Parts: sequence; C-alpha cells; structure tokens
Amino acid sequence: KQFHLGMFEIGRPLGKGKFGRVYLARERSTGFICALKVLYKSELQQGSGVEKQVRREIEIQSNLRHPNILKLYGHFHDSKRIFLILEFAGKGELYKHLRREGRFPEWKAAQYIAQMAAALRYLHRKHVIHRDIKPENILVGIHGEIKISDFGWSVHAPNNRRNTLCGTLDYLPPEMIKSGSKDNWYNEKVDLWSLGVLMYEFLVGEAPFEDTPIMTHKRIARADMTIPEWVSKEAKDLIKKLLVLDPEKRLPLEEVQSHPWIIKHCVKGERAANREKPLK
Ligand SMILES: COc1cccc(-c2nc(Nc3cc(C)[nH]n3)cc3ccccc23)c1
Repeated sequence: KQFHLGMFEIGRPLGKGKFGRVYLARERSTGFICALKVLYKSELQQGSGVEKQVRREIEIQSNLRHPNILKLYGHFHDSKRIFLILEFAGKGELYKHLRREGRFPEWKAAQYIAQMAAALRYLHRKHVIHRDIKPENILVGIHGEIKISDFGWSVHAPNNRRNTLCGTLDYLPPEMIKSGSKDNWYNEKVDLWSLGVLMYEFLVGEAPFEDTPIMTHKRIARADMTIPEWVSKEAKDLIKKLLVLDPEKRLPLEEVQSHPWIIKHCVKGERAANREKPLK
C-alpha cells in the first residue's frame, strides 16, 4: 500500500528523541488513529550506517504481528524525512510509569514479564533477537498491556540519567560487554539476561548492576547483585535463573512462562484483563 503525508491529519506531538519526533495522527479516509514517527535523513546520515540500520529495523518490524509488539503498519519518505506509521499505545512509556510508581507490585510485574516472555518467544521463533530490552523501549496500551516498541533506535528524549552518551550499560549481558567472541552477540539468550534485568528493575525500582560505568561493567561480568529480602522467594528464584553468566544455563522462555511466580500472579481468562488485582 502506498502511503503519503497528505493521507494523515497530524495531532499533538507525543514526544521527541534521539532521531526525531513522534506525533499522534489520524488516517483521513478511515479515521484510524496511529503514531507517526518522523526521522530526519540528515540526522541519520551523520550516524555511521544508521540509515541502513533503520531500513533493516523497518524490514524486521513490519513483518511482526504480536499483541505485545508495537505494529509498524508502513512507511514512506519525502526529500528530507522518513515517516514510520506505528501502532498507537494509549498509555505511553512504561519507564515513565515505573519512575512515577517507584516500583511495581509483584502481580503487575509478573503480568508484564509474562507478556514480555510471550513476545520474546514469538521473536525468537522468527529468529529475531531484540538485544535492547529495557523499560525505555516498552510502551503501554490502553488496556495496560505492554508493547515492545523499539527495534534498534530510541524515541525517548535524553531526559533521564540513563540516556548517557553511550546509552545505559545496565541491561547488557556479560557476553556483550566482554571483548572476544562476538558470535554470542547473535545468540537469542542475550534477551533472557535482559528479561532478568527488567524483572529486577520492575520489582526493586532500580537495575541490579546500577553503579558507576566501571563498577557496572565489573558487576555484570560477575553477575554480582543483591536482591532485597522483601522480594518474594519465588520472584528471587526466577531472577536468579535468568541472571546466569553462562547463556546456555539461562531459563528458557517456555519455563519462564510456567514458573511458579508467573503462574501464581497471572490468572488466565478474559475477566482478568479488566481486573486491577488477580483473583485470590
Ligand atoms: C519522549 O516522550 C515520548 C516519546 C515518544 C512517544 C511518547 C508517547 N507515546 C505514546 N504512544 C505511542 C508512541 C508510539 C510510537 N506509539 N504509541 C503515548 C504517550 C502518551 C503520553 C505521553 C507520551 C506518549 C512519549
């Protein structure tokens, strides 16, 4: 399908980030609401091969269909800009919710981790490794469901500490911070480590290896973290089974979804969707 700018009514800017801005938009003929991400070619060309990476990310994301992955409906460009037509997630950025609430109750963290595990299983079945799982790359839909919203570049303004020059180290697995064999970078187990970091940050309100960059590097390499005693023992068990140095020893996604902590908090059935708390 051919898209062009005239097909859309542009609404309020939702936010801006490294490579451009995101606007609320409505497709004129259908009234369909979406988010329009505008990337400036000039800014992309500066980065080393960033434009090719954008093309690859568009290629990947436009072929994905999953309720917990933000849909890319299409794209088009004019002389100066590239436009991405993206699914609109009504409740915005997950990391803003996390900062506002400090940390999530266990039942909410478990539902988010279960949705992330389902999305990652789908990605890995399609041989896509996300490699950049962190709260900044997750959006929240109107029904509170989460959506992985970033395949390789960020839309968030560098307004929080972690958007330092090199981006946060917090989520990198040991095999990606150690020099040496890069083939582990293309092993989907890297996403399991980041899922463990995400789970820790949801429950504790800060990342497990958060420190000065040098110390973070050291602590990741040794999987050196402490889990506060007030975290439930089931949650502690799952975190420890994901934050494992040896990629092959990390808990597979199928076993994450059937872990007692997930089963305990994630009630099946459509009624759960409208319930703040799961059934006792
Ligand atoms: C820097 O702040 C940014 C940056 C980019 C998007 C938002 C934002 N996004 C969305 N939804 C979206 C965004 C995309 C690509 N699909 N659905 C909703 C919001 C609601 C309130 C505030 C902010 C929001 C913020």
